[in-house]
Amino acid sequence: MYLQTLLLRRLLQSVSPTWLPCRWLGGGEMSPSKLVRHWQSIFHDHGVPEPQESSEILIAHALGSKTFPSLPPSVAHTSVSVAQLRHIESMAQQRLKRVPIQYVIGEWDFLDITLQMRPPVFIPRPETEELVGLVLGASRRLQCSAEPLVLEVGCGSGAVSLSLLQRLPQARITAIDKTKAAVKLTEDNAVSLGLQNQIQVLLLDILADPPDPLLMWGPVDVLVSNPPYISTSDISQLDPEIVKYEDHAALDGGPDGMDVIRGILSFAPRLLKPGGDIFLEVDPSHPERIKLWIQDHTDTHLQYISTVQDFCGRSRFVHLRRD
Ligand SMILES: C[S@@+](CC[C@H](N)C(=O)[O-])C[C@H]1O[C@@H](n2cnc3c(N)ncnc32)[C@H](O)[C@@H]1O
Repeated sequence: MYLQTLLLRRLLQSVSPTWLPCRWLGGGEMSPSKLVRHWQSIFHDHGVPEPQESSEILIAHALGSKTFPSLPPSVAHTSVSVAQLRHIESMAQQRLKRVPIQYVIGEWDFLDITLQMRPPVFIPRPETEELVGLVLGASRRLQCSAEPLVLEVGCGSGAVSLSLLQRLPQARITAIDKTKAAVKLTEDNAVSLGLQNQIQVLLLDILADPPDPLLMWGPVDVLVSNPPYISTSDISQLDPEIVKYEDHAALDGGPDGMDVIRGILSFAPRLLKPGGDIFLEVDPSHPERIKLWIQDHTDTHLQYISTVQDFCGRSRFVHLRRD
């Protein structure tokens, strides 16, 4: 027994003795709920945001569940093994360095799909789930076409395109991104979800590359995008999780946040069928700017249909239509 305790102590010390629960170092038992409290308190003391949520998610993940309340009673009331404890310790160390929880556990749910997450590809945000709902509810073209074609500009992990495909099995989507990491992650997520035959993912910079590959399947019924829309001067004020670990190319929309939006609007008439819809997620200051841009560019034949609020009441989504 003495030797076992000594070996266990050595094993744990090789991980990082500072953070480990004292009772474990003495060979005592550690239940999942005690571990949650242990890491919650360390996260709290080190200024990690939402310490309880972080602690619960890490521990649930290490024990094979998505959430702490959904742990089966047989797991919730059993002591954590040494291997599990080491896994939790190593994930918690990353969280203490402010690595986003989604990168730490390597996956995240978006609507009803689970996506692999890999840094530095953008982590999908809850408001983007509303963008998907808007596209599904407001696009006449999606509702009426037998085989609708969709283009997503800036697919990141594939959250928008893949959740649309889940609900629209008859649709085909071209998803583009300017970073290789995003293109690869969207492809991997499409395969994991069995949706790879309905999507083509292209490495393409909408501001720099010729758009011809986007027309391989012909003009599209719907163009959707939540492009980078934060103004360059605001980037440094974002949380450390975002600034240190997420790709700035996914966030930085230039001096007024509109660089990629203007690029999309300029190309849209060539890419859309007549009557085709554009749905954008934008900064609340952008809807008025987009209205002005359209007034100044009548040759684009774009109509401003509506501004839609997000769940916080901010003007977050813009619906446009090509004449
Ligand atoms: C805010 S993220 C959205 C990602 C994904 N749609 C989501 O909701 O999780 C914006 C994405 O646009 C891509 N992007 C930025 N500039 C681009 C450009 N000029 N052409 C194509 N993609 C671009 C970024 O690499 C990033 O993946």
